[in-house]
Amino acid sequence: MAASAPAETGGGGEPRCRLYLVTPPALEPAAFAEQLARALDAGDVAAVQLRLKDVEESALKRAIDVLRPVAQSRDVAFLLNDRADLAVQHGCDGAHLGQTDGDHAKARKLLGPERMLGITCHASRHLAMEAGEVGADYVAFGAFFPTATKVAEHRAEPEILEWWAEMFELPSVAIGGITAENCAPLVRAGADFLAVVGAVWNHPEGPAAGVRALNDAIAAA
Ligand SMILES: Cc1ncc(COP(=O)(O)OP(=O)(O)O)c(N)n1
Ligand SMILES: Cc1nc(C(=O)O)sc1CCOP(=O)(O)O
Ligand SMILES: [Mg+2]
Repeated sequence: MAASAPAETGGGGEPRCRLYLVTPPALEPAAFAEQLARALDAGDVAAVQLRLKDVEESALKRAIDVLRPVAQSRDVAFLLNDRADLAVQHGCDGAHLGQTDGDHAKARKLLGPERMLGITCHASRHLAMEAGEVGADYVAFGAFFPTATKVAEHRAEPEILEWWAEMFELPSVAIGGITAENCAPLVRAGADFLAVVGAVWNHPEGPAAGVRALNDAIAAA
């Protein structure tokens, strides 16, 4: 999902599972830009999603303008949560939309072929197939584990990743409570990306250590 870098491969030449960092729901852009740079410089990251909740649109735009170059200058795709319109207007590489974040077909059209659309599918095969039909660039399943980042009303099992990988080429993203300690079954089940918040931004030794630990766990899975 990187803006231009090729997907890295595992030992067998298969594209391997990669990290997808989602920001904390509240942040101060200038200070967070330093954290983000440290995280991205610590190891392979395919994408960053700016996910701010309960902020004014002006604050969201400022956060995009400060954080987008940090990711894109490193060839890491920068996606915006919830707002396909602002993603287009502010030079993002795509948008991530949930099931209540507006019309997915309209968003697909707005984003055009060059920007990515990711769609939340919870634990539903039906929603994932609908997302594929509407032209999503990835389907996101979750939550796989208990998470402190948000109230997650759906619980997914690794089998849905296995099923998806067997049936479809479209990449899958696993999200929800994922850590270096628990991610191996998701990697082995065929997740193309692991999306994480707490395991990186709340890592006791800092975000760089969080990225390193997750990439080590992916490699060992
Ligand atoms: C990669 C990824 N997967 C799922 C989500 C959740 O999106 P959504 O259901 O719209 O919930 P909010 O993030 O808007 O609270 C996500 N953001 N990213
Ligand atoms: C934003 C989000 N969406 C989820 C879903 O299940 O769709 S779980 C989640 C929170 C992910 O944060 P953490 O890595 O800290 O658990
Ligand atoms: Mg949403």
